[in-house]
Amino acid sequence: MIRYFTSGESHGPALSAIVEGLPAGIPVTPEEINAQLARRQQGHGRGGRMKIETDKAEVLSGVRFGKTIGSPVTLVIRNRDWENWTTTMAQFEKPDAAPAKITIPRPGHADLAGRIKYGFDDIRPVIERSSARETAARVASGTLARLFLRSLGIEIGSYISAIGPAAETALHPQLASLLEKGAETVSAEADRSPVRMLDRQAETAALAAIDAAKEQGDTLGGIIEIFITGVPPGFGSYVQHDRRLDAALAAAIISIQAIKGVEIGTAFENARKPGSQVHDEFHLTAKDGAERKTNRAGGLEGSMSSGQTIHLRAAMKPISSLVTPLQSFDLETLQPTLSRFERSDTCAVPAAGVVAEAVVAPVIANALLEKLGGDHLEEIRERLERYRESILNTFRG
Ligand SMILES: Cc1cc2nc3c(=O)[nH]c(=O)nc-3n(C[C@H](O)[C@H](O)[C@H](O)COP(=O)(O)O)c2cc1C
Ligand SMILES: C=C(O[C@@H]1CC(C(=O)O)=C[C@@H](OP(=O)(O)O)[C@H]1O)C(=O)O
Repeated sequence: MIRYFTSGESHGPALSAIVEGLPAGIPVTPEEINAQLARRQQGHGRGGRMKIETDKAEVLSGVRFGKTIGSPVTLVIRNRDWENWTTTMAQFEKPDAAPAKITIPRPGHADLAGRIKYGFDDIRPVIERSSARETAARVASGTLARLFLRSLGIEIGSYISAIGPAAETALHPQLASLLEKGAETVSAEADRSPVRMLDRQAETAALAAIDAAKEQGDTLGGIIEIFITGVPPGFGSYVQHDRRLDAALAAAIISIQAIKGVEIGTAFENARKPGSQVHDEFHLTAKDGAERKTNRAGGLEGSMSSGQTIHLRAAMKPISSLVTPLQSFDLETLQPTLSRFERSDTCAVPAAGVVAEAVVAPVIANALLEKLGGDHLEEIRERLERYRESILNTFRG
C-alpha cells in the first residue's frame, strides 16, 4: 500500500515528500521525475513565480543504483524563491521590521476559513500552505507510482478540453487512435500545445481568452480530461465503500487545489438519457473477450475497473487571486474593502492536468497491489501476466 505525505511552505526553503510502500525494483531516474516537474511548470497563463523556479527533485532515500529498494523514498524540491523570503518566512527569529500582516481575505481562496481555523492574526501562513506550490511535491511523488505502473503496461495521460469559454465541441477525433497506443501518447500530443489542448481551434481561442483575462485583471478555469490505459478488469471493489476505485480516483482529483468537480466517463450526459442509450454493450470476440464499442461508463463499473480505458474529467475553477479586486473586508478594522492582489497565475489548467496525472497514479498502483500483492516488481509482473492470461482464458471456453 503506497502512502505519501508532502510538506513545505510555498516560500519556505523547500518542499518535501515521503513516499512509503513502493515495491522494490522499480526503475527510477532523476530525469523522469524532473521531466514531470518541468511539465507541471508549463502552460500559457502561468505567473511570475514560474520564471523564478526550475523544479528539480533530490532523492534522499529509498533508491539504490537506479531502482527502488522497498524503503520509503524521500524527495526534496528546493524553492529558489526562498532567498527572497528569508525574512517574511523566517522559522525562528521574528525580524525587527516584521512584514506587514495580511488581513484582507481573497474570496475563493483558503484565506478566511484558514485564518479563523488556525487562530492566526495574519493570513500569510494560510497562503503559504494552501498554495498549489505543494503540487510540485505531489507530482514528484506520483511519478514514482507512475513509473511502477508504466513498467507493467499501465499508462496515464491527460489533455485540456476547455479553458474558460474556449472549449472543444466533442472528444477529439484523434483521441481513440492515441489511446490505442497508450495514454501517455495523449499527454505527449497535448504537451506540444501551450495550453495542452488537442483541438487547434479551441487552442487559439484559449490563448486569446487567457490573454484577454490577463489584460482585464481576471482569471480562468477549465476542464481536464484524464485517461488511464492498460488497467485490467477487477481493480477496486464494490464490497466496501473504502475499496471503491471510482471513489478513490475522484477523491484524489478533488484533492487538487481549485478542482471542484469530477465526472466519470460521460456521467452528466448519461444522466439525461435512457439506459438503452447509455450502457456499453458487450460484444464477444475470440481475441479480446467482452469487447465494447462505447465507453460511456469511463472504464469503471461496480466501482471496479472494467478493462476499458479509465476516463475522468475534472473541472477547475478560475484562480481566486484577481488583479481586478472583488469585494472583501479587513479582518483588523472589520471595514468593507476590496481584495488585495497576491502574485498569481491567470490560468493554471494545463499544469493542473499534469498534477491530475500524478495523483491518480498511487490510487491505481494501490488497487493493483490490493488485487495482486507482491513486494518487488518482477513478482508483481508475473502475477499481473497470470491474471491477464486468466481473463483471456475465461473467454476461450
Ligand atoms: C497548478 C495550480 C496553480 C495554482 N495557482 C494559483 C495562483 O497562482 N493563485 C491562486 O490564487 N490560486 C492558484 N491555484 C488555486 C489555489 O491554490 C486554490 O484555489 C486555493 O488553494 C483554495 O483551494 P480550493 O480552490 O481547492 O478551495 C492554483 C491551483 C493549481 C492546481
Ligand atoms: C508556486 C506555484 O504556484 C503558486 C500557486 C499559488 C496558489 O495560491 O495556489 C499562488 C502563486 O504563488 P506565488 O505567490 O509564489 O506566485 C503560484 O505561483 C507552483 O505551482 O509552483
